[in-house]
Amino acid sequence: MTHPRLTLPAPAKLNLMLHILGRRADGYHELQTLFQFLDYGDELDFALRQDGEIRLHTEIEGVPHDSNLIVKAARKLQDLSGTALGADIWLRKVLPMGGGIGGGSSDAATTLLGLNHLWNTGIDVDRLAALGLGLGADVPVFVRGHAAFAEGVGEILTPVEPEEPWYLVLIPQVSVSTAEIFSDPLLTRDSLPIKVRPVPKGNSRNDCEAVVSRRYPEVLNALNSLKKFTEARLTGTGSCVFGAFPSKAEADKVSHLLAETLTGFVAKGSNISMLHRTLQNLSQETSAIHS
Ligand SMILES: C[C@](O)(CO)[C@H](O)COP(=O)(O)OP(=O)(O)OC[C@H]1O[C@@H](n2ccc(N)nc2=O)[C@H](O)[C@@H]1O
Ligand SMILES: Nc1ncnc2c1ncn2[C@@H]1O[C@H](COP(=O)(O)OP(=O)(O)OP(=O)(O)O)[C@@H](O)[C@H]1O
Repeated sequence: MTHPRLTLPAPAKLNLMLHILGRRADGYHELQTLFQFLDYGDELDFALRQDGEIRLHTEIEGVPHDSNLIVKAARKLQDLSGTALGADIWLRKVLPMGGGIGGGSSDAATTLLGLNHLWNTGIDVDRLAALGLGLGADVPVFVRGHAAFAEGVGEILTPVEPEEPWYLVLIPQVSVSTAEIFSDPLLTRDSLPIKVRPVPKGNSRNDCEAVVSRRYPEVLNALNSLKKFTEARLTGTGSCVFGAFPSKAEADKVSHLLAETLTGFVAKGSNISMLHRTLQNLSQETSAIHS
């Protein structure tokens, strides 16, 4: 018997600001950052397997099957839930890797929520977010699915409601390793803590920008090109940079003007992630069928 596939999005995120407050004994950095989602991302298909196997059918160059965050997330959920079920998984990769827009983390979060639904394990979002943190600092915000001010290493989340503008995201053709940026001796690590409210405006600073711009001239070039039109910021540890616009038309216009030398995409900012909007629709459809 073939099972129906569950198709779910894995949206990108932006860090609208990112301050580094210090370094912990384990080497991880204490941050303050503001996460917002984009209506743009990867897509995953899930189908049940009765034999307990986890099989990802889409290869990502340079990432072995068992190291893929999708496979790791699925196995962690199997262990936690004790289920005997498995899954076939397909990925449509859209998000650039090492782009600072959280592609791998979002794929992992979509896997946790998708398989939790498919396997009917009943594990709550708090436990899924804690499980996700073991896969990466950015996974919990994708599991919770609400724009958030994040503290700690990114896991202490306070939901916030920033404006939802249109963004132009430029993708410099370099992959930035997060670990490499966090280990740079020149990184600013002594920013003073700020209060969650009022929500910091989208155009406040990212403490990684100076180090990333120095190491990657392509990123500096993208920032300078975008700054001719609007405030430009790095997201996460890069490589992507973004600017906010009041309408899609204005973001598209700048995108076209830069298109000869820079690739990118235009997407709406959202405070409820596409993944969570899709899951909400799914549960409404299910309860309509059963009522
Ligand atoms: C910079 C951000 O993108 C902001 O959203 C994230 O904090 C990074 O999250 P991520 O990509 O999920 O990062 P992880 O896979 O957890 O960590 C990669 C590496 O970055 C460094 N790292 C990461 C997060 C953090 N708060 N401090 C760190 O020092 C560590 O060396 C770690 O080994
Ligand atoms: N499903 C996956 N998608 C992308 N990368 C993955 C995946 N699984 C494992 N990886 C590994 O994780 C690394 C980081 O990928 P990712 O796309 O999350 O980077 P990023 O956008 O810089 O993330 P962040 O914003 O969280 O720092 C990749 O270079 C790759 O080696």
